[in-house]
Amino acid sequence: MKIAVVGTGYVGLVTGTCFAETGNHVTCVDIDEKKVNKLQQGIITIYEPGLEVLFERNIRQKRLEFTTSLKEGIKGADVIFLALPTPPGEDGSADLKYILKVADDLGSILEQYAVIVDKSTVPVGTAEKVTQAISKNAKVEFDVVSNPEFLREGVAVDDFMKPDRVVIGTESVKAKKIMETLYAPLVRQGNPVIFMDEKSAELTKYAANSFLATKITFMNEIANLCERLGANVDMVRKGIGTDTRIGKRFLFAGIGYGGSCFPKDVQALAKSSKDVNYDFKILESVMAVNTRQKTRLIDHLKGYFKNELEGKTIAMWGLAFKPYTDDIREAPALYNINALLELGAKVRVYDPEAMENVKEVIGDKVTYCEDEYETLEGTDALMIMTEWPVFRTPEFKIIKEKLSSPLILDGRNLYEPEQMKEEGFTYFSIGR
Ligand SMILES: NC(=O)c1ccc[n+]([C@@H]2O[C@H](COP(=O)([O-])OP(=O)(O)OC[C@H]3O[C@@H](n4cnc5c(N)ncnc54)[C@H](O)[C@@H]3O)[C@@H](O)[C@H]2O)c1
Ligand SMILES: O=c1ccn([C@@H]2O[C@H](COP(=O)(O)OP(=O)(O)O[C@H]3O[C@H](CO)[C@@H](O)[C@H](O)[C@H]3O)[C@@H](O)[C@H]2O)c(=O)[nH]1
Repeated sequence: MKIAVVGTGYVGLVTGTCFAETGNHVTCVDIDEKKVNKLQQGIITIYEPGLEVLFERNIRQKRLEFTTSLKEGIKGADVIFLALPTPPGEDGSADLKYILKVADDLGSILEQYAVIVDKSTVPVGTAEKVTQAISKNAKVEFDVVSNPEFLREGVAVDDFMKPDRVVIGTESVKAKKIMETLYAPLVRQGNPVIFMDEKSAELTKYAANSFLATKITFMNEIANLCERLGANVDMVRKGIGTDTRIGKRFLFAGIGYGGSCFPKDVQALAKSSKDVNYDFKILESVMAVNTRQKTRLIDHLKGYFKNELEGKTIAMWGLAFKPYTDDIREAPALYNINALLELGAKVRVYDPEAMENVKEVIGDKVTYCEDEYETLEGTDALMIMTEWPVFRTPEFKIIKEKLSSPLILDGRNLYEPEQMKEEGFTYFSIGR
């Protein structure tokens, strides 16, 4: 099949590369010339484990191409994916300007029937809006399908190639057949494709993300309660996670959820609810709790230093919103850096993949270090923000030698409190 993917970011590049891997001819389109230039030279633009090998193979085998021209990119395409940004607008709703702009443009350049697929996370009713925008100038038939993406960064290739499920919203028999054929190589591995109407598909994506964000937030509340009651959230997690109705995953307490999806999608669903006069109370609480949770460790830090953080230097391990990605969108680390700088502290940071992205956002406000141990030079405390495996079994002796006070604040519960006590640290984690 011939496929076009419009928007070549995290989702677009993974979608394009994976569909090339299953034998399709894919052209990825992006307006970012620098990005497209790099991709055309075979330089991958995101860090995503396992993607590069597929990316290189499919370019070599001429199934994967890149262009800045929408017209050229969609020429002859059977399916056109829209993997464009849907960032929060000022009122929290998903901003559809990128999607609707491309939809407008598509109308006048479509030369043959194509299935236009909303891959982006978009509010209920968007398929209808996209259809209207294309219809204004379209001279050929087309169908608009909602096919939300559920991949997680860091394991995106696996999630894409072996999805728990594929959700496709369409009432067109023709589009359904084409989508079935396209996803067949993934379905053959035993994964269900669930067909439904467009609106239900659009809402499914927001429901999934909001439910998972709620699950994490619930555990963060339990963790906060554990601290007050003297219980251990790790034990509570094991105790409830073994109930198959609850499930073991997404029960890890920490410093709040971040990333490019949960924060914006919970906010957007809350806004959609308001728009139809529905007061979605849980979502409002989830957002409030998560905001508080992100900087919870700062309270312990302030307590330890009796509110005197002016002139203190803090080492920070991890910047990405989660391990195995260089993505720092809504990363709790950034909120903690800002809080520390506001309190007059200095910050020395290390992350295996995300430092370049942080430099672009906050420049030289913090000191960037070569590795985790270099961050500790001349510091008063260590804060852990991301659970990169490299931070899991460090040389505690070195940490203790380098810190002026043996203080570790662990936002990801990497170490055992008992062991930390034996090693002579004052150790704050979440819910233990
Ligand atoms: N990142 C994820 O893990 C993930 C997972 C599932 C769903 N989503 C959803 O997928 C959508 C895309 O997310 P992302 O993380 O890939 O975004 P991204 O910002 O990484 O990529 C979007 C790309 O679109 C390009 N673009 C903008 N306007 C364009 C235009 N007119 N023509 C061509 N290209 C254009 C940008 O230059 C950028 O490269 C969002 O709706 C997001 O919520 C993201
Ligand atoms: O038990 C857990 C699990 C996750 N998190 C945090 O939750 C956030 C999101 O993590 P994760 O879901 O793994 O990453 P994303 O790549 O943001 O993926 C989510 O958002 C994507 C974009 O919509 C969806 O496609 C995915 O299905 C959905 O999991 C991160 O800050 C994690 O640290 C926790 O605090 N505790």
